[in-house]
Amino acid sequence: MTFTSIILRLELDHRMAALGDAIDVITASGGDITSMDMVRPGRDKSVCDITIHVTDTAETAVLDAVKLYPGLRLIHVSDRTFLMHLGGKISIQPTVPIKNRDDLSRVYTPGVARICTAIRNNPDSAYTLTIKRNTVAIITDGTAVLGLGDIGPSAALPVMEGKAMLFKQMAGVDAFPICLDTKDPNEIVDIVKKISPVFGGINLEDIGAPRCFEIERRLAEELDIPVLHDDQHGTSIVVAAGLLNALKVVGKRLEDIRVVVNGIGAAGGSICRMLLSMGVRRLVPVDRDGAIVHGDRYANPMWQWLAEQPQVERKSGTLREVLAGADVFIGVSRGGVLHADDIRQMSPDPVVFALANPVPEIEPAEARPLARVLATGRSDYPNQINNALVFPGIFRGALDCRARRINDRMKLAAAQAIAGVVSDHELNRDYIIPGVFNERVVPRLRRAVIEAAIETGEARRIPPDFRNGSTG
Ligand SMILES: NC(=O)C1=CN([C@@H]2O[C@H](COP(=O)(O)OP(=O)(O)OC[C@H]3O[C@@H](n4cnc5c(N)ncnc54)[C@H](O)[C@@H]3O)[C@@H](O)[C@H]2O)C=CC1
Ligand SMILES: CC(=O)C(=O)O
Ligand SMILES: [Mg+2]
Repeated sequence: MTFTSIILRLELDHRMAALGDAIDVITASGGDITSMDMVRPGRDKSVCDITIHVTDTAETAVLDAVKLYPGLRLIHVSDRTFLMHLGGKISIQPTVPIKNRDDLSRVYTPGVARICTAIRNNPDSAYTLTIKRNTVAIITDGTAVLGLGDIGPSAALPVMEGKAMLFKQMAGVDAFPICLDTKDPNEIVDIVKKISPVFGGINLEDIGAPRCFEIERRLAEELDIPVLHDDQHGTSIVVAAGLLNALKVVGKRLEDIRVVVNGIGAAGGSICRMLLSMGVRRLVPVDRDGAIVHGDRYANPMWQWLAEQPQVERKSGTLREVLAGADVFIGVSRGGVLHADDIRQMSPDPVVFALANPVPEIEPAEARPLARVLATGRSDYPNQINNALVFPGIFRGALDCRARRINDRMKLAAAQAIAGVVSDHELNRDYIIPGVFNERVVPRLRRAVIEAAIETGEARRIPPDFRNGSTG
């Protein structure tokens, strides 16, 4: 059951209905009134807005009751979530005002020509003289949007706008959504390369597997700015951070645990890679047709790579079968595929990360009594594992040191930095991962990413707070 907040715009015909009647009808049918505004008072008829808090199940009952009541006319219903998206959620603001002709001749012609010439003579100066230094392109083709699937580029735009807001609010990064009307990997690579002069980094988002692997690999090879597919690496970094802390809660070691990852798409493939690089020795990747088995052959390149890894078990079976005796379940598949009985078969103190959005693999209320540590992608439960914890800070760090790439060391450093935000005395089963608004996350992540970039030779610039041997 989820709550939503809606605004009913009602016309009251005073011959038949007063405001009190509207209030009675709404509350009697399950709506909790949180505010009222008279929009257009009148002698015979009035128009008012009534904001109500209501469960998704009661919403229809409230609307039906209002529609049936004599003297009430429902003009429209606004969902507050929809209202926040009206007109889009971001805009572009100039950094300096143009106050007079003199300013105009500097920001635009003729003065701007000198800046253009300077960049032509020294292409690197684009980093200091244009928006490139601080701007990231958020690229999607709309083929794997949240858990909604292939909903197309226009429908993907609200997610990308939301990411741009988070980039700016959390880390001061200017990010711009670019939703491409093509699914052809060659065309996507080509377009992104052609628009790359404007950007200091490329954040790929919600591009379906397995195409996302090739697109990311080629862009990372062919561009000299960092390219990160967030559903792969943002997710694997935040999952790794959560797992490091969850294992402290249950008192188990990475080398000893048996981990089942369900859903080997963009997120699941990268999580498996990250787990192996961290030292997990027993891994069972599972997709729709059951476990991916060591030694078997697969057309999907990620599955084939996994089947070649010695840590991947030789055991076939359904999710339910392979989950028996596992210490950790990580779901990045789809809602409702995990059941309470499956968790009962896991080892003592099971760790369950049910991360499918918007509906997790199991209802949190059902899993919580059974799992020692439960995490979901949702903000309405403790332990929200969401890649929103990663992308602002990792790009802040990569942009500030002008990293060529975001390599594996930088990713691992990012995971350790996020885990480290939760101190040992704060750590408990309901607090394994810091919240998205925790102000320590972005600075710690930035620092860790820059240090790792410098150590691994990816940094092309030493930020001022790292100069003279200073690490801050
Ligand atoms: N909480 C978070 O931060 C994040 C959550 N996610 C969620 O994870 C899910 C997957 O996302 P992506 O990897 O980007 O999508 P994807 O489409 O690349 O991969 C999904 C994979 O799940 C598999 N799958 C579907 N039904 C399954 C089932 N019943 N059992 C086992 N596997 C099944 C598909 O075959 C596919 O391989 C989505 O629900 C997404 O919202 C993804 C990224 C971040
Ligand atoms: C959070 C995210 O990136 C997803 O669900 O696709
Ligand atoms: Mg995504």
